[in-house]
Amino acid sequence: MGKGTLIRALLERVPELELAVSATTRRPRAGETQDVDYHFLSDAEFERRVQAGGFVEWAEYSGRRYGTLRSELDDRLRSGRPVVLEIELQGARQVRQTVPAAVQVFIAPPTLETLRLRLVGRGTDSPEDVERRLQTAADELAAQEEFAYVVVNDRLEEAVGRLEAIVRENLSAGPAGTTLSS
Ligand SMILES: Nc1ncnc2c1ncn2[C@@H]1O[C@H](COP(=O)(O)OP(=O)(O)OP(=O)(O)O)[C@@H](O)[C@H]1O
Ligand SMILES: Nc1nc2c(ncn2[C@@H]2O[C@H](COP(=O)(O)O)[C@@H](O)[C@H]2O)c(=O)[nH]1
Repeated sequence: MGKGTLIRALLERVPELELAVSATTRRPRAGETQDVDYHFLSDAEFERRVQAGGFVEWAEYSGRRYGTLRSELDDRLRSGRPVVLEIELQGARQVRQTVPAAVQVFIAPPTLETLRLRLVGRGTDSPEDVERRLQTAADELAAQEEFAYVVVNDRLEEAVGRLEAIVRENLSAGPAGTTLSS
């Protein structure tokens, strides 16, 4: 629901925040770089790491697997460095159990129709995938009350401003992870 766009802007405004690069079995989109945007893994390699206990959380989304590797989180949390995760709902629920101090922010689209237009405009997903993502978004919206904060991603500058305020408020309260979910 626009988390990637918001996080890029957030990281520029709050440079001490570090992004945990997720692993996924989906194919890279044009312009995405291995180990920068994602750790792109084969199904077999992802499964091997699941079996080895290598993930803090993982989930299936739109027919692909996504997860946060322990190696992206453990050292940072141990040394008190603030880290941001960009994950979907099932993963956020897992993180709530394993990192209860994490600050969780739900990113909501202004409307599902706006989300549809944005996804179509991005031009990276098949019509079937856009429909699947919209259905998932509708399901996730029903769970937004589970989150400490909700930011509606309407006008980008305003949404980034609200996100920055939430992050700064919580950074001043002490080190903890921030989870962005939608
Ligand atoms: N506030 C906004 N106003 C206008 N367009 C936006 C806004 N936020 C995101 N977009 C556009 O919507 C499309 C999807 O956004 P983006 O690629 O950031 O989503 P994403 O990170 O894949 O979503 P998800 O939250 O599901 O992971 C992109 O084309 C992006 O430019
Ligand atoms: N549970 C997790 N979800 C993740 C992770 N990394 C990304 N995501 C979420 O997956 C969907 C689809 O992402 P896309 O890049 O294909 O658009 C989106 O909601 C991401 O936030 C993760 O490590 N764990």
